[in-house]
Amino acid sequence: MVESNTEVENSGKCQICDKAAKSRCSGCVQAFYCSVEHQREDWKNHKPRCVPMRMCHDDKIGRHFIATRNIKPGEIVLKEAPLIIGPSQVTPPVCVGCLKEVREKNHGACEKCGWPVCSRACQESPTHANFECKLTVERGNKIVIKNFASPHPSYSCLLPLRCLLLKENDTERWKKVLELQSHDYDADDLQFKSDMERVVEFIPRFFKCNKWTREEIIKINGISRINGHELPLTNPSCVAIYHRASFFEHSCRPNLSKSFSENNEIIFWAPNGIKAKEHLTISYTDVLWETSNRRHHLQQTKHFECECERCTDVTEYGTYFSSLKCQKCNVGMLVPNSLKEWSQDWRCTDANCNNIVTYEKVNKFIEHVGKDLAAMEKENEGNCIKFIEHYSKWLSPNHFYITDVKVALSQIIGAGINGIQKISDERLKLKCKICKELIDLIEKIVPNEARVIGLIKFEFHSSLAEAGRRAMQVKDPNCKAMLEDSLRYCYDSIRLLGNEAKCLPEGNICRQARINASSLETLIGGILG
Ligand SMILES: C[S@@+](CC[C@H](N)C(=O)[O-])C[C@H]1O[C@@H](n2cnc3c(N)ncnc32)[C@H](O)[C@@H]1O
Repeated sequence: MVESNTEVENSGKCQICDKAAKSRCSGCVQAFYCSVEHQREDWKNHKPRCVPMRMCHDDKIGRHFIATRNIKPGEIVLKEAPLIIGPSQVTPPVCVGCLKEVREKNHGACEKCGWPVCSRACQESPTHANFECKLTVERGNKIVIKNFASPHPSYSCLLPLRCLLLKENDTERWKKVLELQSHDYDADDLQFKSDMERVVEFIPRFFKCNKWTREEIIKINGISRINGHELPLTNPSCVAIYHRASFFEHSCRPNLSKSFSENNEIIFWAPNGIKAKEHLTISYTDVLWETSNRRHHLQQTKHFECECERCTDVTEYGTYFSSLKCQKCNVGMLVPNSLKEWSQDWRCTDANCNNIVTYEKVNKFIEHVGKDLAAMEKENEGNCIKFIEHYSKWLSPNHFYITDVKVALSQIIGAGINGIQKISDERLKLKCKICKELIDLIEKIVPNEARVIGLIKFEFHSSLAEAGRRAMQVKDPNCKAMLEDSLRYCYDSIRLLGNEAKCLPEGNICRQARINASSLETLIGGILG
């Protein structure tokens, strides 16, 4: 249902008997009932649809969700199974059953159609057997895939093809796919040319069929590009399309966090709670990229110009995440006048400095740093420290390249089994300092980026715990406070990573955090005793 106003109505029709009703479900505030009995009677039917949000429409962003009531911190707003799942458009060959990597040496091919599979169960999995397998058999020749080392062009068509095949396989799901937004192609666009060749022209030619019109294939290809979510549960990652999850709008400072369950469900939840009537937002891009990178990525992949609150604040909440230091006064930061003037001259923020630098110069420097970083081995602690020391002369202290390297450092200092116990006091202090700075910064820019904040809080907790243990050994009276601090960060990382699938590194860290929390509780209890 699409509605054009954002106000919650005061009355409606009872879900059971259609009579005028004023009471409604307190969860979603959308389903009306004339009596408690009718609400009880409807609960089984209503439960899967009950969400604390309603869909609204806006000329600029299209359909989007608004909170119908206050959402509590940690509350799950939506958990949904995919409509369809398939390989990424650019991927080396993967098993078409489980979508996991296959290697040249150990791969098998489906006996019926030739697509790579890793087991009989995968060959018989319904998402393969009822989809591309059937169509390849109808074509009359098996597919032959020999190159397993690099992206394979035939895979580009699989996700749109699986969507198209829903038309005959599952009309309910097909209708839901058709409700999703596609996009208009620009004929000069490189993406358009590649999609034409690899999907729109490839499907009827390769499968020797005319089940779908050209417009239909273009539309479905657009739908899979605009609405596909990268699923990190396989290596390489695959893509899933969901129904209701497709209507969340984007913000570079979203109020929802995204997680995935083991069985590919998408979970949107509110780490910090949300007030009634607020727009519910997610991020379609990497929120730890700088403004021009994020906006370019959104333009290229989702075809819109982001003008969210974060993009319009050129200081990014006073963090200067995309800024350079002014080399003239060494006090202020260089920023553009406004988002609209991003590609014009950048000025110093210090009122006493009149320094102006052309965007061309700014951009050239940023590109140079980016190339340097891309060529650097980020797993090497020394390299990271040298990078920060060197580029801190020009980049703002919170610049996203500095932040990127600090995130790497927060993970590598003291990594490995018992690694944290072997590092010097000095390196332990450095790890604590980096973690604390990162937490403060990321919570300011993207307070709902639960995955990254949760991982850094885990690292901080383990450093504080080690510092506490060292303090205990020398009978430092501060040791208890350090361990209690560590436990608080440990609880926080459990809260932030608690929705992550157990098979993901984040899920594993959450499991470890639970074990650590229990050991810390015992240790602190021992000190108290
Ligand atoms: C996954 S869809 C979201 C649902 C879509 N609004 C609809 O009506 O189906 C993504 C598309 O929504 C629009 N959109 C989402 N967030 C936006 C934003 N912050 N600003 C402008 N357009 C946005 C863009 O057209 C984008 O390509």
